[in-house]
Amino acid sequence: MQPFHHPIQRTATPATPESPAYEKESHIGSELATRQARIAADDVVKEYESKRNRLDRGLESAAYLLGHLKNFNTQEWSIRYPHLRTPESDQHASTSARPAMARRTLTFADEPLSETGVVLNETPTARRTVKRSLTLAPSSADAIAGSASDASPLTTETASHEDEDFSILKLDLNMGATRQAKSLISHLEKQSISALLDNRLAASLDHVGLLRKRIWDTQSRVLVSGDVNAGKSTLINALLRRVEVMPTDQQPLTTRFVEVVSAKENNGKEEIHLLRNGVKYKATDPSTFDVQSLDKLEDMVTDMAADADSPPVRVFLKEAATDLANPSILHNGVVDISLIDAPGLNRDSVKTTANFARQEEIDVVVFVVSAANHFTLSAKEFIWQAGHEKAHLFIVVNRFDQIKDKERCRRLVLEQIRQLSPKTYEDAADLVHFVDSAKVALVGDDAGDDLDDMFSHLEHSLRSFVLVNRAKSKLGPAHNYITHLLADIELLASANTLVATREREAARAEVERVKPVLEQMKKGKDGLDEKLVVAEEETVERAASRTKLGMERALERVARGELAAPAPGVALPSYPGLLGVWDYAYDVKRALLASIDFAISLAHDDARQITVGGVDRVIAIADETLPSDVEKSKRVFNPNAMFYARPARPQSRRSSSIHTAGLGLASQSHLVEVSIADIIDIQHHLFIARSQLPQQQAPSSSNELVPFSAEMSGLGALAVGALTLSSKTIGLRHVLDSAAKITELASSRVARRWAGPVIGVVAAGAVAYIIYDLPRSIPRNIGRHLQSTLLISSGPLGSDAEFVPFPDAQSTQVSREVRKVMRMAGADVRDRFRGGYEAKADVVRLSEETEKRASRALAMFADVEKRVEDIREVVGSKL
Ligand SMILES: Nc1nc2c(ncn2[C@@H]2O[C@H](COP(=O)(O)OP(=O)(O)OP(=O)(O)O)[C@@H](O)[C@H]2O)c(=O)[nH]1
Repeated sequence: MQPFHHPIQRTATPATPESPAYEKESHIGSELATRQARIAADDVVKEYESKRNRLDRGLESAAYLLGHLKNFNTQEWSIRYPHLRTPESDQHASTSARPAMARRTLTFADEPLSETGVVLNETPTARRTVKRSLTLAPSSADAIAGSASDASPLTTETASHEDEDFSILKLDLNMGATRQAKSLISHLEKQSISALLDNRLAASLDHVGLLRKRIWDTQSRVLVSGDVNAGKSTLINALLRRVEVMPTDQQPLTTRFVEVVSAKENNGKEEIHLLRNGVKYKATDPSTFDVQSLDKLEDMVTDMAADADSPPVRVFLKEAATDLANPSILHNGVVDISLIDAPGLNRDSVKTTANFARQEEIDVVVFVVSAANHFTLSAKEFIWQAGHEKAHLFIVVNRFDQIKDKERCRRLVLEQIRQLSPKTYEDAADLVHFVDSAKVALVGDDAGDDLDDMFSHLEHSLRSFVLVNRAKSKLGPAHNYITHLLADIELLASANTLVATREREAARAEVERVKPVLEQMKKGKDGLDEKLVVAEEETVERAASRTKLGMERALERVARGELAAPAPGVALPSYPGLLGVWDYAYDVKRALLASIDFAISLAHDDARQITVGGVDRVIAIADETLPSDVEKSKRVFNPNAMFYARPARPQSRRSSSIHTAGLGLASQSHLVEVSIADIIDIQHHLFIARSQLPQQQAPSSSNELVPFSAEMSGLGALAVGALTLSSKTIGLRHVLDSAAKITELASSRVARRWAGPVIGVVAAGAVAYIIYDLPRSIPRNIGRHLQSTLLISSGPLGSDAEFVPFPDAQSTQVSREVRKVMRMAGADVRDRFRGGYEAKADVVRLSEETEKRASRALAMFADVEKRVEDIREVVGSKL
């Protein structure tokens, strides 16, 4: 970039002392040239203002954008921090092949092992700016969520090559770029990275504010340096149009830095501020300086005790009245210039002055050289040292009036400049001025329109140069910053757009996958309930009815004097004879009770089997209704745990109830006790007799009260067995028929005579038969008693509780137990169904939220990209 934009005078090749155009370009004695220079300077001012205003608008928009991003990052979406790397395979390939479309490997700081192949597009825009964006590389479009596979950047040394990615928003994550440090990144979570980014955005926001202030800062500092006695002070006086305000002399004079500032900055008061070493000067804080009156200026400037390292002096001076044609050098509407008179260069001061000149705040270095002496060694050294930062110098060749052979002098000086500062030489027409400062200085504010053309040209050039340099020193960094910031934001937006797209797609796929299942489950819910209820009812009903039937049959067998069920180790005892009849009855009773207990346990086994079937049915219902990914049941049905009798409380009266788990009848004393009726059941025989009589009169009535009528008629026969003289069952009717015949017989005299002995024989026969039949009748008696006890009274002894027949009690207990299991199995399925449903509903809800958030992020990042483009258009690609 040219340091000084001069639309009229710009030539393709720099003017040299030898060139014919030189006279014209150097503006010596040309009024036209002076006017042109003035116009050019005005253009520079306008251009400067326009650039500054555009930059300010750009910075303002960037600040809004940063604020927006920052809020979005903390409140809506954790912005991911991308790393771009040139794939290893492309590192050696020709980069110039397709510079606008470069393949990169994209990773994120919180997920460094997951790589995505992308293409970094650099698209030129209408305003000749370049828009950066990322798209998925075609070949890896579907390999977004990569794996920590072979080409991991953390596993190979060569792959650790970092590409250009961020400059302003760079997070200090991989300090030193060592692999160890890099591996630390992987430990950082998304949230931590996002928080780091938040800090970075906040810092950038602050910096943008600072830059905005800086570009509006009108203060500009011009250092006037040069050899001893070159005429620096005289030049400053001339620029201020003040006669001898800065002390001048033929002998070396200025011993310290003196900054000349417009008195307007000190409320119009002319005075001196003597700065203090080591204290930061603040014009508004009197404690940071000492005040001296202006008449002390000469003493201070020429103080022999001071040198270039002494604290500087600030002098507030009023400028001579200026007009529009020759605006004040200190105030020209755009910048406020302060002129710094430096001590003359010598071996001691050259280094300090060069350092001073290199300061960032020094916008322009005016180097004053005496036309008579040209560049001394100190001058050369100064230019060489200061030239590192200030490539362009403003050179004033003073005392030109004293030179006779002006051409030769000019030629020699320019030649020296060419060697010392080539950049300055390139713009010699604007940057090198041959003048007579003393003349202007001596005339002071009377100069007016008669001002020396050369000096006028110098002034305009200096003003323009200050502005151009300000553009570089103040606008340049701001422009540079915003350009890089926009590129960073663009990269962030672009990479996060990829992430958001990926998340949105994944969320959509998830919703599409889960929502139909959820709907299906919703529809199937009532059906499931119904099926479970039916399964439970049917299972319970089946188990209960089978138990009841089983128990009834068991009791029927017992009533026949048989074991209720073939219990292992339980058998009816063998008859020990008449003397042991009591013990026999006792043992029979115990055996029958034990067999009932066993029958109960068989019924329980049966109920277990039925329950297993029921539970299987519930499992089948679950399998057909619940989606396959619903959590499997953690419950395992253990049929053996059914009918588990909890240890009864010893004092509990219910413990003696035959309700109690249906077990232990054989150990219940009231049941085991043997009564005489168990041995000879006279009552039963009479009952049979009574029940048979009406049957004789009403043969159609049933014998419901006594089940198993065939057996009962047998029992009846036993009672009157003696009458029939036969052990064969003949039926009660026949017995009574026989009795009638006997009665008829007895009515006759013959019969009466025979009756006594016959009855005696019959009675003896009956007794003999009863005794003979005891081994068979005792089990039947006992069984019958047990049956009737259990059928009629199965309630707890001595309690007023309900009396439930034993089979019903057993069936109730079984149904209760089966229902418990079935309820549990059903509840388990319902729980799993509910859990699965809720989990699916959660997945759908979260996925929908993710989708919405990703959509919002996509809209946001699209907006960010658009705004970046807009800002870029405002500030331009170049300053
Ligand atoms: N004829 C003529 N004399 C000049 C010109 N510029 C400066 N002088 C004289 O040169 C002498 C030195 O000028 P100063 O302005 O004091 O020089 P300086 O560079 O400030 O000197 P130090 O502060 O000592 O470094 C003074 O007597 C000036 O009048 C000029 O352009 N033409």
